[in-house]
Amino acid sequence: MASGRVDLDGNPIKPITICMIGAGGFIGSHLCDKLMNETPHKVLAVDVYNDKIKHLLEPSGSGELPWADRIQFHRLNIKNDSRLEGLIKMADITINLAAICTPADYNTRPLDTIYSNFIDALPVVKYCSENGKRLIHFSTCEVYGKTIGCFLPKDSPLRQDPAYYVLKEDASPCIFGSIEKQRWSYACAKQLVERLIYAEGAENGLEFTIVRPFNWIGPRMDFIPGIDGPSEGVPRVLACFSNNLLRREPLKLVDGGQSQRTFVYIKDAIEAVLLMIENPARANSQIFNVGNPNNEVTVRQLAEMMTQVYSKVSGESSLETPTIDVSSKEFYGEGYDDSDKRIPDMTIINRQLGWNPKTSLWDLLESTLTYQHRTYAEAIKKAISKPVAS
Ligand SMILES: NC(=O)c1ccc[n+]([C@@H]2O[C@H](COP(=O)([O-])OP(=O)(O)OC[C@H]3O[C@@H](n4cnc5c(N)ncnc54)[C@H](O)[C@@H]3O)[C@@H](O)[C@H]2O)c1
Ligand SMILES: O=c1ccn([C@@H]2O[C@H](COP(=O)(O)OP(=O)(O)O[C@H]3OC[C@@H](O)[C@H](O)[C@H]3O)[C@@H](O)[C@H]2O)c(=O)[nH]1
Repeated sequence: MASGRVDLDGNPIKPITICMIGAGGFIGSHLCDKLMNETPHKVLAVDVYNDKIKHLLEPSGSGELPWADRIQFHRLNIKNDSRLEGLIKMADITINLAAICTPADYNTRPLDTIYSNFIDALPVVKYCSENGKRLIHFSTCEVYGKTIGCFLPKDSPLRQDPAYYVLKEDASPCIFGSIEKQRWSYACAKQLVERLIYAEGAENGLEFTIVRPFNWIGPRMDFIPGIDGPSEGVPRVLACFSNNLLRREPLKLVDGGQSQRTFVYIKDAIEAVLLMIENPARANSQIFNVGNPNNEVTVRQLAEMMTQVYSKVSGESSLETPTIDVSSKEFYGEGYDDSDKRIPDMTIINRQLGWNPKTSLWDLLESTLTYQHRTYAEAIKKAISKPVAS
């Protein structure tokens, strides 16, 4: 397994210790799986929750898990815990995933969003810089905001020109809406942390990599309202649509579902992160788009495809009216705005790490919805059949 592993330049990979902040979330749980199953590295897993990595921490039967001495869970809130610096010092590299990152929060809890994505990231950057530790920081594709193309007249032929919509790390501008469009509180906070990290690199020699995920999706993403999350909660689109399908409700298309996204399978994306961890000379001082430009759909097309795939994996027929339109104000409240289109340019990650995504949208939805059905269908049936308390 671990022995004989080499990096992209043919050098042997030495086992390292990773301080992973936000390890209990969607991306963190898949990264922990990969590191435990396929590498010799140690993980100091930091989070306030650990439900999504329980299978790595506690054996389900008798006997020890094979990686028991390579993963430790530290339940702490990085907002206010003095143990953080010690953990960063103990590790060779820190990966920061912690964030509020669900759009329903950006306009309704803008202060929490800004504090989580900007203020809470500051000590992590500072401790890495002061202690000479490498940092992989998770930013977002939302730092690009809207495309230049969306400001062109609707019938302009330039809208078809990739120069007006493909998002490039070292060339595209960051275009956000006005301040009262509080949707952009998240993107703006993330952008400022990127600038801070970049400046720490330039002025103080911080070794950093910034990751801009483009809609990574797969099992364990967010929560299903009323089952493993609050009934009134609004998760990201994969979980919203999964919840609708599981409950046999129409999928809600915000403002007609015209926005476009590219979706990448979490397992493909995690391979890119592992390449960054194990190839510091190629990944340091880089900002990487990580997405799948071949998997572009409108949200409406995503809804249609998920409906078809869910019918196949569950054996249930689709509803006669599978989708309904809803205004963004009704769905998200005042201050919502949207990214129109998100196609990542892949030149830099290709050149530095030789990484390419592999999984088609259909295939990734098939494995993800199989998981959603297996994990939640029974619990939803029970919840629906329970009489509502008066
Ligand atoms: N999933 C995507 O497609 C995507 C896209 C763009 C950016 N990102 C970024 O990637 C990172 C991880 O995203 P995710 O999808 O895994 O989200 P997630 O919400 O599943 O995971 C974030 C984790 O951080 C933890 N956390 C938050 N605040 C904390 C605190 N103060 N102290 C300790 N732990 C804390 C949460 O408990 C959670 O487990 C985030 O920074 C997000 O902005 C993700
Ligand atoms: O039920 C729903 C949920 C969402 N949507 C729409 O689906 C699209 C995608 O919504 P998501 O909830 O996945 O979130 P977005 O892609 O807008 O943002 C995400 O992008 C990258 C990360 O930084 C974050 O994880 C998040 O901000 C949006 O246009 C949204 O309006 C629906 O039409 N119906």
